[in-house]
Amino acid sequence: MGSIQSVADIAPDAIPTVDISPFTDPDSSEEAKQGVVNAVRHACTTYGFFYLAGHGVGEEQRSSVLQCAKILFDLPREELMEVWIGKSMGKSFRGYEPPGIQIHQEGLLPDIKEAFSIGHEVPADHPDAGTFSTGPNLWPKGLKDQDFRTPIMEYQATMLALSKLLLKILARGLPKAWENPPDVMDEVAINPSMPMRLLHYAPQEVLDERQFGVGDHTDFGCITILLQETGTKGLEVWYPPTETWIPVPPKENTYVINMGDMMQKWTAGYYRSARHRVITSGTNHRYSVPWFLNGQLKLKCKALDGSGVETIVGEHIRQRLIATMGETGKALK
Ligand SMILES: O=C(O)CCC(=O)C(=O)O
Ligand SMILES: [Fe+2]
Repeated sequence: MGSIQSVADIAPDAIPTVDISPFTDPDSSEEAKQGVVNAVRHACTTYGFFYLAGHGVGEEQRSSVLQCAKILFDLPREELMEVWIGKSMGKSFRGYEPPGIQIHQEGLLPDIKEAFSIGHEVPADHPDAGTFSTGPNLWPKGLKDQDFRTPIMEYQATMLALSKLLLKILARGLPKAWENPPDVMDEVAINPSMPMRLLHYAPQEVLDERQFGVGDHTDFGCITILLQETGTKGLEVWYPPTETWIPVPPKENTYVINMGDMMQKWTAGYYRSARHRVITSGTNHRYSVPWFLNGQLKLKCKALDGSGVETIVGEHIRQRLIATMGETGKALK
C-alpha cells in the first residue's frame, strides 16, 4: 500500500533565490518591498541560506577580490608566513592561516583550506588595538596596494553597506508579536567586527571520510555574505527535514547568504544558523571569499523575542574561535 509523501519528506534540490532590488528601488510599491521581506524570512527560517540577487555589487568588484585571493595564495609560503596570523597584534586575529588548522568538531580531521583574514582597520595606537578581533591588518609586502589592499578595503565597505541593508530586511521579517521596531537590528553593524576571509582549497583527492575543505560547521556571527568563484563546486548545506545535504554551487551574479549562530541566538532560533561544509575537488583549485558580519563586539544582544536571554557578541565569537582553532586559537584566551 502506497503512502502519501508529505512535503517535508521531499528533499529540495536547491536553496531559494531572492532578488532584493524591489526593496531598494524608490519606485517599487510597499507590496513589492514586503514580498522581499517575506521571501527572505521564508529562506532564513526554513534553510538559513539563500542566493541573493539584485544586490547591486558590480561584477568587476566581485571578480577583483577573487583575483586578490589568487595572487595572494600564489605567493611563496615563506612570504605568507611573514603575515601569519600568529604575528598579528594581540588577539586581533589577522593574516595568513595555513592549511590544516581549523577543526570544527571532534572526530573530523582539520580543514584542507588555507585562509587570509582581513578585518576592520584599527591603528596600532588605538586604545582597543590588540583586543579580540580589533587591530591593524597585515599586508603581504610582495603585493602592491593597488592590486590587493585597495580592492579589499573597498570591498569591505561595500559588504558593510550590503549587510546593513540585509539587517533592515531581516528586522522587518521578525514575528509581529515581538513588536520590534524596524531599526532594531541596526546597532549590531555599528563599528562591527567584520572579518573577510580569502579562502583557497588546493586540489586534493580526499581519501579519509573525516576530511573536508571545510568540515561540517555553523558560522559564528550574524550574517555571512559568500562569494564563490563561478565554475567551482563543493559547498553543501544540511537540510534537517530530509536529513540531506543540498549542494550550493555558485550561481551567476548572486551571493550566498547565510545566518550565523549569533543571529540564531539573537532571534531566539527564528532565523536558522544552518550546518554547512565544503567538499574539495581532486583536480580543481577553489577560491571563495566569505565576508562575515560578526557584529559590534561589546554589544549585549538581548533576544528579540523578549525572553531576556543576553549574549555579548565578542565573547560569543571569541569562544567559538578558541573551540575550533587549536593551537592558533590559544592566543585568543
Ligand atoms: O568556501 C566556502 O564556500 C564556504 C566557507 C565557509 O563555510 C566558511 O568559511 O565559513
Ligand atoms: Fe561557513
